[in-house]
Amino acid sequence: MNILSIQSHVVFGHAGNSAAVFPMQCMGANVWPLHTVQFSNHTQYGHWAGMVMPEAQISELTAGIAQTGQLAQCNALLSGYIGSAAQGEHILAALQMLRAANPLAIYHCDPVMGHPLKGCIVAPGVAEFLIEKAIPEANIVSPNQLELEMIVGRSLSSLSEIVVACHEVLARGPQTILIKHLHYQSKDPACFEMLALSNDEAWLIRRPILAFDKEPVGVGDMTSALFLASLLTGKSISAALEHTTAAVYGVLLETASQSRYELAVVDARQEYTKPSHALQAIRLWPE
Ligand SMILES: Nc1ncnc2c1ncn2[C@@H]1O[C@H](COP(=O)(O)OP(=O)(O)O)[C@@H](O)[C@H]1O
Ligand SMILES: Cc1ncc(COP(=O)(O)O)c(C=O)c1O
Ligand SMILES: [Mg+2]
Repeated sequence: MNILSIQSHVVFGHAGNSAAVFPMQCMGANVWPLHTVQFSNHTQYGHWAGMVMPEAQISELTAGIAQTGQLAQCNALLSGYIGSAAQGEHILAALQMLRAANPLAIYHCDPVMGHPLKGCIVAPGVAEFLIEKAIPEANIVSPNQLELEMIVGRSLSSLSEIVVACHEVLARGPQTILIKHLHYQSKDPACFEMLALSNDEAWLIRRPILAFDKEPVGVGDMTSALFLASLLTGKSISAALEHTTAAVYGVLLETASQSRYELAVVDARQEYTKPSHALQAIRLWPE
């Protein structure tokens, strides 16, 4: 299993590739990390040092791998936090090279968008790029509910409205969608919920909400990474959802027990292969 992972890198702490690479490696994936930005720390500290990588690096480095003849071995491209809209075009160029080398390779797009409610800061134009260009090319997409609302252009207040919106996204091209964080009106506030759908099935899963002084960042990046690695190892959508939820919950429990703000990515390493809690997905459809 080889995964080209195009996301942010933070030197200190965990977000983007710094939250995604190690968990995927623990699940047995050879990860090829390609960094869109190199920042001192994630943007929710409000200040950071570092730079957005020159956009052409993305296609140049991918072309370099193609020249070695190894790109054909790559099973998937995972994209996450993008540093500039211009980088988007180079991610699509990298995807074209990958699909030319391996027509079976899949593209998992985690459409990381900035949002005032989340405090995550993303460059202008990135959301438009993701909605108009990246999502139609993707096989798997993993927005949170806010991002789903930005994709379909309206707010969503019930689970049934969210399911309808997910099917609209599937109609644009992707075969699988994971909603990494739900916050519709009638949701049980004691539970964190996620939803996974294809055209044939829909699954909901819950984990208990943990108390944090400040919500850890990078949870979504780790979630997308584990979901992709689970699917690539042959798990069904429901089994991938269950494994991902249990593993991330284990990491969050460890993080909470240490009263840390940054995810306990390394200390909780056993969770990626043998999660300490078993969580079961609920089948929504077919009933
Ligand atoms: N079990 C949990 N208890 C408390 N907070 C959680 C739990 N699971 C996830 N979170 C928090 O929920 C948020 C993840 O949702 P969100 O930020 O909307 O998605 P994403 O990380 O994909 O952008 C993170 O801030 C994370 O710390
Ligand atoms: C550099 C960087 N990468 C990725 C993310 C995405 O993190 P999350 O998984 O919480 O959406 C953030 C959020 O602030 C970030 O600052
Ligand atoms: Mg996110």
